[in-house]
Amino acid sequence: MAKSQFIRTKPHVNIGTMGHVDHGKTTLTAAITKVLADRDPASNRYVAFEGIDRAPEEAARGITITIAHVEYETPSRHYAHVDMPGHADYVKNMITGAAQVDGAILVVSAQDGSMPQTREHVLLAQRVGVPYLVVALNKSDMVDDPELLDLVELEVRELLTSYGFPGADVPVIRVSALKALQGDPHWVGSIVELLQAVDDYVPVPPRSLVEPFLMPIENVLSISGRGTVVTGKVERGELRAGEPVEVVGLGPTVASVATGLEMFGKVLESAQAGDNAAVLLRGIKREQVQRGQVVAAVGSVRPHQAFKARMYALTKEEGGRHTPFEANYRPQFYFHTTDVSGGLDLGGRDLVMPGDTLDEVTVHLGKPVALEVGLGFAVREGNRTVAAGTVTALLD
Ligand SMILES: Nc1nc2c(ncn2[C@@H]2O[C@H](COP(=O)(O)OP(=O)(O)OP(=O)(O)O)[C@@H](O)[C@H]2O)c(=O)[nH]1
Ligand SMILES: [Mg+2]
Repeated sequence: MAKSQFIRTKPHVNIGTMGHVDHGKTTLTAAITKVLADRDPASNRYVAFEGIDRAPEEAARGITITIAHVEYETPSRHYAHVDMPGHADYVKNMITGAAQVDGAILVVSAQDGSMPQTREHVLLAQRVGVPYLVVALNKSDMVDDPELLDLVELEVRELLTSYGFPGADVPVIRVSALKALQGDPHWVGSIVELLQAVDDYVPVPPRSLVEPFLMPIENVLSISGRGTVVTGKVERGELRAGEPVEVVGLGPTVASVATGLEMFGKVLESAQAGDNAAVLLRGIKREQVQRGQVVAAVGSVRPHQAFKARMYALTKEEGGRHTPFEANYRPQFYFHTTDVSGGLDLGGRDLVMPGDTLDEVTVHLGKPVALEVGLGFAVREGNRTVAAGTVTALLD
């Protein structure tokens, strides 16, 4: 079956839903696709609740792509939307930028108000640099007293302000995802209003198309009869079908050609910064590439094992350690989309407390990784993110 072309008529923006467990993130995601599919069926497809948490294998139809993303279009934009898991496993991808969003919808139940995880997610948004938040005051159908809604709204605005967001200006929209999903016209209108607020409030970020192409690999798929496909979010630059690329990191650099490009199952003429893309690599075997490598413009980035960095140790409240780091610390370093073990030289200090910022540490990695000055990384222990850092100098 011939695949349709992805026509780039509207700016592309990456957003997600975040918020406390059970406040209605997944229901809201489903409701958004439903409302838009009803209004503009030519550009939108309803994704039911059950379809949103689908397994990667199911999502990987054709040379299609990443997990838990849905796409939709408002009159002015094309969105990729991820129902953001709050768990630590996802947080590391946010720190490295591999799962970076341009804005997020913070879902707060009007019934319960802001809860511990609401605070955690706002803090996280601030730490990993989610630049814009819009609040969906969900389950508003369950609250009859308008003064109570005002109170919850005020509380959320204060929370946002306390974490450095412009709490007074952030749009707070009273919605009911469940009622909208059931077709209640008033609440369908609330979703339209929410989407309008996202369109208006979250700007299209500047996308650098002139910088050399770089896409961290999130998934590798083998498509019978076609070859090996890698998927991920394009961090920068632009790649046209037929252009040569290199797969860099974790082993010898592999040269290839990107013979096919897709986004959401549609053929792309070029993959651009911000896209969630699938890249078909010519002459590459499934075993030759892996998650954590990057697909890059030829000669633009090299693997490195030693570097200097600036590092911030997360506090206990931020999910970090309860106790100090000591000299000869050997944690895991999470770059792009994978963990690599390494040694951390604390730069003469023998103790680092949670909450400390270190201007210069030195890291020696067990395996080479595609590194550049300015790259963000997470430091992990077990499955916990305990620090966030930025590469400041390459040493090899
Ligand atoms: N009354 C009412 N119930 C809602 C609304 N939105 C969601 N719910 C219900 O709230 C429950 C939780 O909704 P989910 O969408 O699963 O919440 P979630 O935030 O995705 O939950 P987790 O993924 O477990 O964190 C479900 O029973 C929904 O039907 C709403 O607007 N009004
Ligand atoms: Mg959910």
